[in-house]
Amino acid sequence: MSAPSSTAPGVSVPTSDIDLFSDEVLSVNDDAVFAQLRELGPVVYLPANDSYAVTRYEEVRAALGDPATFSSKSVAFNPQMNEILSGTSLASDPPEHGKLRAILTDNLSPRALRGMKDDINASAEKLVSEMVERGSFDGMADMAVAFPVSVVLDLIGVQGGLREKILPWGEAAFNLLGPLNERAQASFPVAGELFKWTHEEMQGEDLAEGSIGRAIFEASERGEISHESFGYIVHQILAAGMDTTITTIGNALVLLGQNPEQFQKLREDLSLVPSALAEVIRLRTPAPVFGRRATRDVEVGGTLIPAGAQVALCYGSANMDPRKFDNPEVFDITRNAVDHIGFGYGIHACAGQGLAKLEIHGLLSAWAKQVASYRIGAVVPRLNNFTRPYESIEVTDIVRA
Ligand code: HEM
Repeated sequence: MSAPSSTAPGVSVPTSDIDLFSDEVLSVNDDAVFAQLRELGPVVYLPANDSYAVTRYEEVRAALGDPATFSSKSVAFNPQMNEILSGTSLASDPPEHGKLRAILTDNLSPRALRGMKDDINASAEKLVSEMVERGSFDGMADMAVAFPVSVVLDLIGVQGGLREKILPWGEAAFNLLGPLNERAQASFPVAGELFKWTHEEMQGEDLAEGSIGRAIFEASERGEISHESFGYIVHQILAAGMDTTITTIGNALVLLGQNPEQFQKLREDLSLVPSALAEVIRLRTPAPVFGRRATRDVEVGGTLIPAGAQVALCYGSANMDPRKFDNPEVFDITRNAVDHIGFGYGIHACAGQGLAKLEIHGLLSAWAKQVASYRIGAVVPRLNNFTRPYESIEVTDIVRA
């Protein structure tokens, strides 16, 4: 780690040689890296990423509340991807952002999703009961991936065929939000397939009657939204919604398995399910860093970020900031960390969090009802530029409730 340096007369900014997207950083699913950055200062310059990392809770949240200064046109850490994403709510600023987001939220609102709740809960119960019957399974392939893939395919109304594609597509979409390292370069062709499918190959008429995908297609047929928007919405559900949810389910299984006393608390009081999910997302933030560009010189926590600079908002670090959360490294499902920023905050706060919660609440409830205890064996990380998933999780010794 290097000594503090200076970017503007009289204003010093600490620097660090940490590369947020290196194998070394991505393979440690703990807070050590962010703790170092937080202690250096609320803003740390990272030459390896040519970015100003914002590390502490208050400062990250304040930046998210000021989209005029922190533009999302640089949400990714490479210009090509920012260009590709320019028609999405994720990578746009007001006033375009409001219009693009409204189309999405109409279709992902609690009202729009209400009809899916019973089916999602029934699928969760069924999947959990199959896993209990087996006695051991791979927590990633058999649960964390299998469950959201089937829910999202039903949501969009895709009938058969795509199951194997969805994981690599979602993974590639998140790799490409990072800088153009090898992981991102290798992901271009795979992400291109997803874009081709959503924008050229997917036929609205083929989507199941009554699905949200079909409803969005019909809105495009009536001219309420453009055909291009239809493609983008499905694209965002598949790209933004998969690896994040998959990562979170894996993290929930591991944290509850490694903290049996917390799992017992959950079993005794299922009303803790939402608080348990918030705690999992706080402690193991699934997508810990998002980009922004400073539109003007701005002082953050006493440090100048110059106009035009790439900014790295570290949600994963903010969620572990001891200035905000007492004993942040402790997994406590009763903490009710509703003000974590693992879903972001402000105008870009996750548009799919209603769906994510529906899925994961259903799964955690089913798991806590049907399982008395279980063990976590080997966990193998899967490296992604933007998400922190596992490749596999050994779940063993399941005792039926
Ligand atoms: C546990 C699961 C999830 C997590 C942790 C998560 C996290 C996030 C975060 C942190 C942001 C803010 C990005 C920013 O500040 O630039 C975001 C935005 C977004 N998410 Fe999620 N997400 C999850 C699931 C989903 C799902 C299931 C969907 C879709 C069905 C989805 C769709 C979106 C979209 C469209 C945006 C962009 C919103 C905007 O810019 O207005 N997400 N998500």
